[in-house]
Amino acid sequence: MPKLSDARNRTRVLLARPGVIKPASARSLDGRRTMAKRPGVIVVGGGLAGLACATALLEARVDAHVLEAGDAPGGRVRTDSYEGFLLDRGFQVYLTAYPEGRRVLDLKALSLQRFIPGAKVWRGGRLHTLADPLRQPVTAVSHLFDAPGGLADKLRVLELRQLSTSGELGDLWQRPQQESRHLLRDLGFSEEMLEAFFTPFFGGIFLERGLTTSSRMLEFVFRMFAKGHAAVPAKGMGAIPEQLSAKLPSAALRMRVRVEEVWGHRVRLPGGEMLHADAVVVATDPGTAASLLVGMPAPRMNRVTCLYFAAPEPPVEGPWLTLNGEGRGPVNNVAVMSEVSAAYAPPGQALVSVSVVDDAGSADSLEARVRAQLTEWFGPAVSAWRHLRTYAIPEALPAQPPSALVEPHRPVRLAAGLYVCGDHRENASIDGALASGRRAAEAVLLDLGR
Ligand SMILES: Cc1cc2nc3c(=O)[nH]c(=O)nc-3n(C[C@H](O)[C@H](O)[C@H](O)COP(=O)(O)OP(=O)(O)OC[C@H]3O[C@@H](n4cnc5c(N)ncnc54)[C@H](O)[C@@H]3O)c2cc1C
Repeated sequence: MPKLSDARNRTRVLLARPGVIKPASARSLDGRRTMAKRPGVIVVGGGLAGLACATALLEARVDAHVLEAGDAPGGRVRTDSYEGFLLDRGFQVYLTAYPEGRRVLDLKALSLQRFIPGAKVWRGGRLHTLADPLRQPVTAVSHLFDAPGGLADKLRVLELRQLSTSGELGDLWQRPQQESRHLLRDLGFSEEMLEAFFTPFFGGIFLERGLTTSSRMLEFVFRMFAKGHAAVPAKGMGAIPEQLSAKLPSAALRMRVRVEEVWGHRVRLPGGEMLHADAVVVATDPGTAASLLVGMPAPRMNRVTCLYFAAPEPPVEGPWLTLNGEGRGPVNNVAVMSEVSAAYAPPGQALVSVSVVDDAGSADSLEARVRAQLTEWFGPAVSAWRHLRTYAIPEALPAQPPSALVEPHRPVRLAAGLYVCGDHRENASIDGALASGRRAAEAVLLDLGR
């Protein structure tokens, strides 16, 4: 079997005229004739990027076939049904202002259930309410001097909102960038506001609590919160990939197929089966993309652990995000998912989702440490909570320090006939994954002369 680097060299030789796809031969890598099918375009990976790519190709009447290693599409966005509860594989939210989501998803059909704008913050032995002053003026004013950060910090939030919502979205990705913590300090936010709000809030989104993620990402996310809502589909985040995959004919989606090698227009499956295509789009997670494609960097990945508990009563009433504003203990944020959408829990029970980011403690004792911390917040009722499942996700999100976003929309066309998409090509979000898939489809269509 030739090495992949040899394969890439051969691929370049095959590409006689840049920009024009030469038909792949119907021979296998070892030169023998195979029963290879020619499915048009092969998309490796059925996460949001791969599904967005395949649906865009099909809309342009180009045959696309998705090969997915898992037992269902969705990749990092999936929901498990467990004892009548809906467990997203890690706490995630959809931001209704996502521009690509608005283009490709039927948001109405997802029946999005919103969180309240703002947050509850645990600090100094009690829960404070931090309301969005523009969306919830009454709550915001009534809690003005109660919430962490003084009046000056509240005014700076308005300044940050003004900064992140001004101008075109495309311009935002070209702005000077620095680590988010430096932008927040330059804007004059107090250390109290950083510790009590920004660290747990953006820590739960970027999945790192140092706020070292690019300020472009912070401005993008803040803009999305300012222009829309955080929400989940009524029946769980998995409804998003389900909606996209339902657009594909069933024969276009093959599950439990792990592609082992990509060789120009061909892919090798376990057992040596070869598939030939006019084009191949690698839409895997970033680490797998780096192993399949020569020269593709493997970004550092941020991790998160999500614990689910069944509670007889919701510890917080209403669709609030609750943040750890004290900077100690394993818990970063808590959400009572059944308060956001009733379908997340069976009648009479509440589903509590707890996210742990950057935890230095032992994984074995995590549940006990989480319970101890939440007992401080919510009292002895926590002892009656039943642990349902823990999802430890070591490769949840590509890290996005400023260096990663120097080029905000990274190339998706590697050569004529070979493309790549995924959140690592755009920004680490549902919207970034969807946009990268659409861009890859556009590049394929251009090369195919469509
Ligand atoms: C816990 C968590 C919380 C998050 N929170 C948010 C949030 O609140 N808001 C937000 O916008 N984003 C969030 N994200 C990020 C968002 O989910 C991802 O950016 C996005 O889903 C990535 O999609 P993708 O298609 O690029 O990659 P993936 O979802 O990783 O899809 C890649 C697919 O390729 C398949 N695959 C891998 N190798 C092979 C192979 N060899 N052959 C065939 N198939 C293969 C995988 O099985 C997978 O299905 C979160 C992510 C996680 C994990």
